[in-house]
Amino acid sequence: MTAPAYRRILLKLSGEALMGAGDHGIDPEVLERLAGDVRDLMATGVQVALVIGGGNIFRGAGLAARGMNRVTGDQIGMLATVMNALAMQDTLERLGVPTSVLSALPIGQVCVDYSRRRAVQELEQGRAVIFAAGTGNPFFTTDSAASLRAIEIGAELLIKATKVDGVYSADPLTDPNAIFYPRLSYDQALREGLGVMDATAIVLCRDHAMPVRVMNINEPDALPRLLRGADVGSLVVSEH
Ligand SMILES: Nc1ncnc2c1ncn2[C@@H]1O[C@H](COP(=O)(O)OP(=O)(O)O)[C@@H](O)[C@H]1O
Ligand SMILES: O=c1ccn([C@@H]2O[C@H](COP(=O)(O)OP(=O)(O)O)[C@@H](O)[C@H]2O)c(=O)[nH]1
Repeated sequence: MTAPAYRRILLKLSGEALMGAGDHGIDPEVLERLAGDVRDLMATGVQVALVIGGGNIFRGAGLAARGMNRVTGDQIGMLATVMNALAMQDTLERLGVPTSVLSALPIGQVCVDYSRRRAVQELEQGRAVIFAAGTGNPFFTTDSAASLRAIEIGAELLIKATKVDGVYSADPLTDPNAIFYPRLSYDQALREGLGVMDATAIVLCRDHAMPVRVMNINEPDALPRLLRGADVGSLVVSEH
């Protein structure tokens, strides 16, 4: 087996990645496939931390648009990410992968409170670590949480696994003329207002030189190929 190209990575899964063909919630088959991918990656010796979104259940901005106080909406959104994290933990553990959920919001009877020290210890002990409840603050996203945690734990790469093949000149789901960018700089993403990741998340990665790979979670074998060093999806770095 080829040695993995990375020692420690952070994989960000959007909540919608868990929905499968449905329009909300969690598809257990999809969860099992994703958990199987994580197990296979870990078997190659890579330490895997995960951030899972909550958009398959609740988004604060969507609730606020219908009249709810935004902070309350975001708290509901953060709790949705805890639900997804618990579902992933359960699935990983059924596949034999010991997993810890570390939450930015203290919910001690459900999961462990987040600390960087604890996260790094768990990863070094061979556990998968899932960061739940985003950053713990309203007005942020799980993309920002993924950037923040990746930097905190010293990950070598942040992988944003989503439903498109990478970064384009415009949203490929709405613009058929969107051009694929195999490689681009953080500043280009910001300058062109590319909506694949929010600006806060991109700025954090830029300021701490955290490389970001954007890839399609539904492309078979993409994750293992990427971890073996293949050029999968788009790479966002300082210079391109
Ligand atoms: N320039 C772009 N390149 C790639 N994807 C883009 C771009 N602009 C917007 N997107 C959208 O961003 C989404 C990725 O973000 P993600 O967090 O997974 O989804 P969401 O924000 O809907 O939860 C893609 O599914 C795509 O539709
Ligand atoms: O640090 C954070 C992360 C998330 N959220 C809330 O949790 C929801 C779900 O997260 P996100 O939309 O990032 O999930 P994804 O799009 O990845 O499924 C967001 O809409 C926010 O309401 C938040 O308030 N602070």
